[in-house]
Amino acid sequence: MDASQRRRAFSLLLLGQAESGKSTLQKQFQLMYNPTSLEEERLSWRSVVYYNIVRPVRRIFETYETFGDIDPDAEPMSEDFDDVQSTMSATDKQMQSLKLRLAPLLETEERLADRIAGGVVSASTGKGNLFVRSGWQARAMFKSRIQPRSSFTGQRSSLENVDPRRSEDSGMVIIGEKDGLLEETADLLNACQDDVRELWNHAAVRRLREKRKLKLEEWAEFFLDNIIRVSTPGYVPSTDDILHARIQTMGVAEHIFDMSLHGRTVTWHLYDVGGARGQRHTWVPYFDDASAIIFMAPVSAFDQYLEEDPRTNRIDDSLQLFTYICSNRLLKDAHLVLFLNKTDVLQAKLAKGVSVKKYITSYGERPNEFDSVVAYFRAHFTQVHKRNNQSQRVLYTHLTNVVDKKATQSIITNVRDSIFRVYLKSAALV
Ligand SMILES: Nc1nc2c(ncn2[C@@H]2O[C@H](COP(=O)(O)OP(=O)(O)OP(=O)(O)O)[C@@H](O)[C@H]2O)c(=O)[nH]1
Ligand SMILES: [Mg+2]
Repeated sequence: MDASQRRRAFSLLLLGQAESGKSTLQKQFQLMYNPTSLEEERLSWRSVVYYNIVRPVRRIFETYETFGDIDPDAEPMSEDFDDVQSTMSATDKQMQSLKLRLAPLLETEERLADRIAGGVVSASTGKGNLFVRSGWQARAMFKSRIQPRSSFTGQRSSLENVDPRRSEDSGMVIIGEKDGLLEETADLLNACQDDVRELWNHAAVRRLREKRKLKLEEWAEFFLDNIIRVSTPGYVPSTDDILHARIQTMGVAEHIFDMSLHGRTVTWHLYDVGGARGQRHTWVPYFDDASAIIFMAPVSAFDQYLEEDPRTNRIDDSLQLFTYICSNRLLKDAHLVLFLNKTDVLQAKLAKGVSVKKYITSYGERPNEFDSVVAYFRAHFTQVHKRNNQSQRVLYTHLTNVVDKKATQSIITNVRDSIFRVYLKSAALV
């Protein structure tokens, strides 16, 4: 599609920092408005799920190697430093043995990363996040037998500017034959699922998590908690697994959906952008034509810092980014929706006793409870909007958990209706 065509279409931008939930929300749109395309991709998500397990397993070992067992009652080490074995505690030995047993699984990490990202792996990130462009699903599948897609998913990478109907990557699906790497990983996972479980449930690892020396992301916890199901032979990712699977978006991915309402069909172009700081320059060319924006701010992130700048608190970054979006003149006429996302993760953190005040000192003596915390963050975002609202536009705010299918689909319907109410009046949509 050229620029003039894009101008006539309805375009929705999903904006927000990295890990805020944009691609997950895009999957929810896909589930609602183009479920066939998600079905076609289902198997390819196995590689991401496996990567989302192998990588955190490595992180657990790395964290243990840095901090050791933080049990205050841990047995003292021997004074005999000549004998390495005797300086190790019983827990050290268990961890060493687990690492040995899990070594073949850990060795798949790089190959999985390579498979998913097609060689584009961010070298700068400690967590080893994968950056992927749109169309990775087809690359992630076995290459030998391909047949044309029966339906057009309308997905493309706008950075690469390829026509999706002609793109070798996104225009094909792969059927039949087994994928060597994925089969090997599945076998390894099946063979050592007890070891993964032993590691994940180990008292020393639990202590590292409780003392927050080991902070795993929500998706890592989700897949490690579901290790038995995911390691079962013949495993096919569930929709819930796909919604939890994490890969970082690179550039801008366009998804096209037809939506019908009141007998009218409107084509939506949804743009899912990469949210890391190094990706944000790719957003601007899409501002001009944006009809609506969903800005996603993860309210659970009060105790987290940007991976690309460890001094910046994620809530502060979200507020700065929201200020930039609200005050941007190119976006002044766009319908504005705010998702205060990851409310489920916020609930869980507060239930564990993580203190907001410790990370956001201005929170003061307010109660460390969900309603109060959400109201506080919401007020800050509302204030940013009010201060930067020369065009008197309305801000629609939702509290969301975008991995929750039912709740999110109802919010999407609500957002769609509010957008339609405004935009069906304008001739631009016809
Ligand atoms: N529990 C929970 N997990 C969420 C929620 N929203 C997103 N996630 C998870 O958070 C991770 C990151 O979400 P993404 O959708 O990939 O984030 P993104 O904004 O696209 O990130 P970039 O592509 O890096 O800009 C995924 O594993 C999601 O499953 C939520 O509301 N609750
Ligand atoms: Mg993304």
